[in-house]
Amino acid sequence: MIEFQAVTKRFPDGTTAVDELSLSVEEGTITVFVGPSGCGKTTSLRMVNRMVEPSSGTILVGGEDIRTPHPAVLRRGIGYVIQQAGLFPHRNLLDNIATVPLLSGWTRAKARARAGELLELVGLPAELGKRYPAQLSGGQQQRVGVARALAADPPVLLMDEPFSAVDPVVREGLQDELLRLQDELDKTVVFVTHDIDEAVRIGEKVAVFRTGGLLAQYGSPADVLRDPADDFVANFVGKDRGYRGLSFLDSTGLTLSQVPTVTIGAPVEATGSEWVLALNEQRQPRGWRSPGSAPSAALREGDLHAGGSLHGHGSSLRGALDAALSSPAGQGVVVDDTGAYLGVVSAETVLEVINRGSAG
Ligand SMILES: Nc1ncnc2c1ncn2[C@@H]1O[C@H](COP(=O)(O)OP(=O)(O)OP(=O)(O)O)[C@@H](O)[C@H]1O
Repeated sequence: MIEFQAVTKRFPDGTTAVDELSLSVEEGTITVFVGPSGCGKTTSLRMVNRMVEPSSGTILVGGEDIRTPHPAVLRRGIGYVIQQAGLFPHRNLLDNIATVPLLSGWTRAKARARAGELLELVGLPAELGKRYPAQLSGGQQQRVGVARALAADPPVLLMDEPFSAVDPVVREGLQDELLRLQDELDKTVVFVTHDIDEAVRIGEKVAVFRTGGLLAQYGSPADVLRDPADDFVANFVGKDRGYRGLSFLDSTGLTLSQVPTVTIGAPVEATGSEWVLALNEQRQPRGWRSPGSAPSAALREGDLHAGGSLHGHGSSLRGALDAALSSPAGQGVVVDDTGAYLGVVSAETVLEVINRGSAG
């Protein structure tokens, strides 16, 4: 879908920002360009919509050389999202989102109606449409930035560090939202970040760049974590890459064990030497009773030890290991889609599955 053929960018001051980049971005995937600062990710991205002209080499989008159409026409087929959203401060959100449709000749009414739909698509209430960018949080502005880029329904979306300026929790929410949107929209997305965690979380393919604008490795996140091409990539992905690689192994093969359970609000006896898991009426875990707890006429949440993370059955082994390691009882609690208790796993059980090489 997007093809870089031996693309080089040399700036007039002699800096080689991108050096002979050859790479194919597959249609309908999220491909992440990742690497340390100054390694040419942004320059590579901006060459796709001709905000930067290559010094040599060819870029094809949908099989067509990007030099063929007029740059303005090319850019209408390519949504572009940047850090801090880059919204026009004096236009309300609907008008911000409607910018490209209006340029493409849509009527104002049609463009605004589309803008309203897009606000909802990115998870914002349509009533916000009359607000101005400064009246939104950073995370909300980023969502509007995505809506604006999607307005003319371009097949390609370029995203340059779109979530870097928001705090980690909001950032994770935005990443989830992008994955959800992508499920629905199937765009060809190129996403630039310097954060390897973000790259492996959202990328179906990851291109790791090294200083000097060289491509160090191009593959699936699992490949890059498990089998780094060289020391540079191994260092860049970090020492805990083995642990992070667990994100790509599913846990359906884990054998669950059972622990004694009690229900919040019900009378409970003293606990013996075991940890006892407390559930609510919907059988959702609420915490643990420690060994040697006194009897009570009605178990209250305040009497419990907070639980560790919960592991959704069948999701990644990383989540299973995290649940086990963060549990006060040393047993990770596994839940179904409704959050109801299914069983527990110990860290040893997870490690056995890892040692067998697969969970399947
Ligand atoms: N207009 C320019 N003139 C000269 N050099 C430039 C220009 N734009 C970028 N560069 C240089 O090209 C190299 C690559 O820059 P680029 O912005 O593509 O890197 P990056 O990987 O996106 O980095 P960052 O994550 O810091 O944005 C850097 O050395 C940068 O200083």
